Amino acid sequence: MFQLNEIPSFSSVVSTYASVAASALLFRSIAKDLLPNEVREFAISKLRHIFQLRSNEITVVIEEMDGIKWNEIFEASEVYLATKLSSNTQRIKVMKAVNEKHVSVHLEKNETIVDHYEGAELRWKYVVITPDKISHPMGRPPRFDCRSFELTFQKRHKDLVMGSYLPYVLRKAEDIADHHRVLKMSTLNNSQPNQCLSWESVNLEHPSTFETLAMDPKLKNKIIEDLNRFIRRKDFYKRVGRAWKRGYLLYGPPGTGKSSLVAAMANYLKFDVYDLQLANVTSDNDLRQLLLATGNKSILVIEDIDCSVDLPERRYHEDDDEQPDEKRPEGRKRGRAAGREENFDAVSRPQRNSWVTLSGLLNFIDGLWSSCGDQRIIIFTTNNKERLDRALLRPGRMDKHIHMSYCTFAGFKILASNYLGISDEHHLYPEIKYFIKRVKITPAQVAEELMKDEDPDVALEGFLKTLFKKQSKEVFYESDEEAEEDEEEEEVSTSNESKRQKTDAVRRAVEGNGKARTQ
Ligand SMILES: Nc1ncnc2c1ncn2[C@@H]1O[C@H](COP(=O)(O)OP(=O)(O)OP(=O)(O)O)[C@@H](O)[C@H]1O
Ligand SMILES: [Mg+2]
Repeated sequence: MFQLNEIPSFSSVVSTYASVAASALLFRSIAKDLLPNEVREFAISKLRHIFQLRSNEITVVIEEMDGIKWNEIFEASEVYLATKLSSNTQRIKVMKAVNEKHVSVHLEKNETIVDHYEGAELRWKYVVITPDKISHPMGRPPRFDCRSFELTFQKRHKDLVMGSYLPYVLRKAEDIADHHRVLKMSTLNNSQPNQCLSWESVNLEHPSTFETLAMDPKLKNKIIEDLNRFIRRKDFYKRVGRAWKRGYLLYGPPGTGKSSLVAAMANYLKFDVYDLQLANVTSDNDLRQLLLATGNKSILVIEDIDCSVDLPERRYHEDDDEQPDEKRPEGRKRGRAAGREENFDAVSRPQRNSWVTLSGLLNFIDGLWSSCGDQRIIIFTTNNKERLDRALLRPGRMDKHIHMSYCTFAGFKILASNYLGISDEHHLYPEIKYFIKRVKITPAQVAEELMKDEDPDVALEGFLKTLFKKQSKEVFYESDEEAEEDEEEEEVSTSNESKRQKTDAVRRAVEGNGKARTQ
């Protein structure tokens, strides 16, 4: 331990520091032409050492590179120090790459920054040595500047700095980088027939966030809380011997926001998204390669899982498995389209050339893959939860099953705020609330209606009419098909007396209801 009397006064620290720097500079300039580089640098380091014996300060040099390896602490320091600029900083550099959204700030050569951490004062200096001033064993200078940070502090803070401050700088830099990170969305590159399958990425610029998502506020908060818990429980996963991954199954009719929820999760966590179209993967081996090529802090999405893998139950149901599409009865098409066209009731089929098995997929996801990385999320989506293999649904497989359903009044209000800027109430809200509870309308359909006019009054009136029509159909028609047929007729003929009578009856009933509610 250091004694108190070993700590010199501020002026002696300054004078020691100044004298080291001055002597080194003086020596450098005098010896520049007299001594070879190696001898000169050796003498300077000795000189420094002699002075530092008298000083109670220590300087840590953080170089940008060690040989051919990049130094992570240097990069982190650069990011961290950009947030510590003060009015004393005289020169800074700014830059923005073409694909970046943010301007990044860097210190200029020889600028210093003073930081404080748990009572310790930390002085940073950015040092750049240009090639002609660097000694090089081959006598040939490197092409780039040699950049480093010098971090100076009192010797008694050495443990604090090495054990706590530098890890803190690393963590902070990671947070800052996450905040500015441009998310990537990777899809399979299979444009060339004989080309190896690989990921191809573009910037993910999906605007969906938890704020814009129309869904039950309680469910939304539960999902956010679940994600937060997952992120902060690194030690927990390690302690209980589980891979740090989480699985979600999103199910519900088309247009209820499953893909929007995936994007909202990615934007919230700042995770990249890998969209795995299983129909394009021809073997479990390819699948393994692709999964191993995914990064940490990522979301792997497999949309329409019921249409993408060869589910055993499906094979059991279908005896025409080997038949090409042309021989199939109408309506029994393969893949995602099949699921859609048959109103997500039909048995959907995998692509003919897809050999990925559900067990191959699940085994790999549960086993090797998830233990190879950190912070992995896997999301399956489906329109037909009831068609999924039990292996996929059994406890422990998908951690959370999230039902995305038709639009509620709370969801509608979020959409009205997003699309029409209505922040609070509107005089048509009571009627809309009445109808929206009674019809099945997806958030996608609501969004479409609200986009029809910029004037909130006009858009909401139009929306109310749509709800009213839907309600009428649901009262008077047994099936959707019957309703659709009638809707087509309605386009060409408005003289159907009995229909008008029915509609009037509904309207009267509704008006009666509205009056009763407003009384
Ligand atoms: N819950 C929602 N909140 C906000 N917007 C939504 C919501 N659901 C749907 N939308 C709107 O509808 C569009 C389509 O929704 P989305 O693709 O997320 O639905 P989906 O459930 O994934 O449908 P599918 O089953 O067809 O894949 C979105 O781009 C968005 O504009
Ligand atoms: Mg979708």
